[in-house]
Amino acid sequence: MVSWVRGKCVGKGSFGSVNLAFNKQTGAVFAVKTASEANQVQALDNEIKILSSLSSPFIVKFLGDDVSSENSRACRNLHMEYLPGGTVADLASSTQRFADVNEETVRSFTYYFGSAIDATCGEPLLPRGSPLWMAPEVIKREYQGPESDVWSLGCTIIEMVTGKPAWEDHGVDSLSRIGFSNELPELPNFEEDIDVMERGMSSSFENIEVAARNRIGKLVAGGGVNWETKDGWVEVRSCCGHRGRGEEEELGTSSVYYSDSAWISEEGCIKREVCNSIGSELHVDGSNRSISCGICWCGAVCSGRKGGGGLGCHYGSQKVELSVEGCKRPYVCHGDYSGKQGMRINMQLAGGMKSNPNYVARKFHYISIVTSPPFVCSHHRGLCSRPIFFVPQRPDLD
Ligand SMILES: Nc1ncnc2c1ncn2[C@@H]1O[C@H](COP(=O)(O)OP(=O)(O)OP(=O)(O)O)[C@@H](O)[C@H]1O
Repeated sequence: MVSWVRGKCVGKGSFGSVNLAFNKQTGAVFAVKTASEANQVQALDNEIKILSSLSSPFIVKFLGDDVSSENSRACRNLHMEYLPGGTVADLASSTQRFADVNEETVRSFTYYFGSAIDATCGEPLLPRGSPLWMAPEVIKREYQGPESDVWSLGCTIIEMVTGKPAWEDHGVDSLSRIGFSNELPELPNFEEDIDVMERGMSSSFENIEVAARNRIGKLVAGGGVNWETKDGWVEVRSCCGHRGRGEEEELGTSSVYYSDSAWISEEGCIKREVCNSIGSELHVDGSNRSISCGICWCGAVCSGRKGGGGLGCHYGSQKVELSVEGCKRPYVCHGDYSGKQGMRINMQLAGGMKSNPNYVARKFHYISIVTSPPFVCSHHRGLCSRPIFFVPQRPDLD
């Protein structure tokens, strides 16, 4: 039997939680899904049965299962391949709809889902699933067939495009809505997105890179960024201060946030874990056209443009500028999107920065966010009317 150690929790599902795990003999990392309540154990047993019978490059690999005793509880464990890239839902919720999760991305994920569903054909499964993704006939316990999978796939596609589940979770009410009314999930308004794209927004990385390069060139030649407000920009957050980690301080009209893990990797991107930790601190959500977070949005860039030369930004209807001030050469990435809304992100690195941000890891001094019009910040559950600053610290990188 594999001897292993449980690591940090990486997610929770409707039954059980998922942790990182380390094989004590080999040091290999894997994911372990654990359940301890009786009904959850039954569901996990079923998942173990199904997963162990499948072999497909499109389905997470089954590595084994066992029972452990933890804190005087018996835990049922499913060992599986660890997938560090996050879920599609993470991708969708950390990006502007139809910008990073664009049609091409949606299409390719849909292809993978289809291939995965294909691999599960053969043995008829008991009617089951995650409730909000279940087809009406499955909820009514009438029937579960390939058509029901198509419904669930449709819900997943809506979620990919909008970043939100197709149905809001109101417990039993949602189930009766899905199963017993004729209501359909709201379909994303693709026309509007296409319209926005046609008005000068391009989702191609090439265009973004060219725009960013031009912008940087201008800034270098021009000796700095002009952050003075123009064109109806509204500064919703400003000011700065210092405090302990994880604390929030009200400084007059300002909020200051601290975190210990925001830093630029060698690739010039902000790492995904960082995005997550920061994302929980500041989750900016501009009336559904949002950028998840001043930093979080870079996570998507990382995954799309690994090593792609810096802090790219490509957000659909948002104008995004990212500037590193207080360094010899301010680094600005301009998303080149001029939609209805605008956003400006101003990042300052402590202690300056080399001209090429790609090879040096530095801590951020602060990040301020300026938008036009102001966007909604779910951290405060309301419109951001006050300035926000991050002061992420990572002393070991200094
Ligand atoms: N193999 C894995 N590698 C990395 N993270 C994982 C892995 N499996 C699950 N996770 C993380 O754990 C979360 C919970 O996974 P889990 O399979 O328990 O539930 P789910 O499929 O997301 O939801 P539900 O149980 O409602 O169907 C996922 O959303 C994901 O973030």
